[in-house]
Amino acid sequence: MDLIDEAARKIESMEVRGAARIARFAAETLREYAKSVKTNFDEEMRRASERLMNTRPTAVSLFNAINYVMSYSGENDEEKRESLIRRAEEFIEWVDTAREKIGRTGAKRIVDGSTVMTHCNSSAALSVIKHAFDEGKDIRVIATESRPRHQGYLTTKELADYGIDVTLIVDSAVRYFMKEVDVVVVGADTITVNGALINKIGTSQIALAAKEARVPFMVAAETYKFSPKTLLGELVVIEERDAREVIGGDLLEHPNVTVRNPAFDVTPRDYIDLIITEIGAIPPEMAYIVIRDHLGYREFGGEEITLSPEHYD
Ligand SMILES: O=P(O)(O)OC[C@H]1O[C@H](OP(=O)(O)O)[C@H](O)[C@@H]1O
Repeated sequence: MDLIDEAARKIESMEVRGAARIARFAAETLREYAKSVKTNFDEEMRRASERLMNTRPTAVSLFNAINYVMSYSGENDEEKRESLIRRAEEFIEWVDTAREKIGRTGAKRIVDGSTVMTHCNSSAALSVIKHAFDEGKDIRVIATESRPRHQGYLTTKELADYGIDVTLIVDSAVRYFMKEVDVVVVGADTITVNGALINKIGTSQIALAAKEARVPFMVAAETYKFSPKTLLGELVVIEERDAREVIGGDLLEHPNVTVRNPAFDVTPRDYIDLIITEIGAIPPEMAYIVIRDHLGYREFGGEEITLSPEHYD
């Protein structure tokens, strides 16, 4: 289990982060682990997948990735191993091709001369922005810092290195700058059955400011970011991380001070104009259809949810 423990640690510490990257990494890790399992394949893989599943609770991409890979079949351990490896590779391809399609579709919504605001560091949202730039559009990006982990610095560097003009702002300056913004594009950790978005803390404030200023708010999200469990009525768990990510020193020790560090927040669907997925640009109201028809859950056997391979293309 060393490989699994090491991978789990990387996800927990956010050395590997971003909903898509986490999902892809989990699929890769399970594939590599499967190659090394000698006996008790089912039991070993089940323990490995549980360890990975418990690393970050909010991003459903991790859950969907693990479920997809673990829906292997076969008569004996060798067949099961082959099936699991095949499914892991299918999932990885899903991740890579979806981002590309999202970029192409989303770019159409960014007109020449636009200022685009983004938050945190989303590979799907950046795919949209980069595609618009590649099409020759003259665009400028306003990127938030995204405290406390400052993923906005990654965004700023990535886009600036790509040749795009980026302005970095503190999170609390979002409303101040909103009047300069033509469109907001963010990623997603999870989309619920009622079309709500769960994304990096601060996203809902940006959506609020965008609505007030009548600036379109777009979400770039692969279909594996939609949550089948919410169809069963389950609520999404919001990960609360260590307070030391926010602040160090005396304040943390003070008996009358509590420091809270939720990593995500919820943006209701009314604030979202469009969700750009690999199957098209859809209104948030269509989340139920995506979960039902495109994640293609089979039977819910108790708590078990299985993504069906026949819906993968
Ligand atoms: O999958 P992609 O689009 O790359 O990222 C989606 C989201 O994942 C990230 O979470 P974290 O930084 O891992 O907590 C951010 O919230 C980002 O918007």
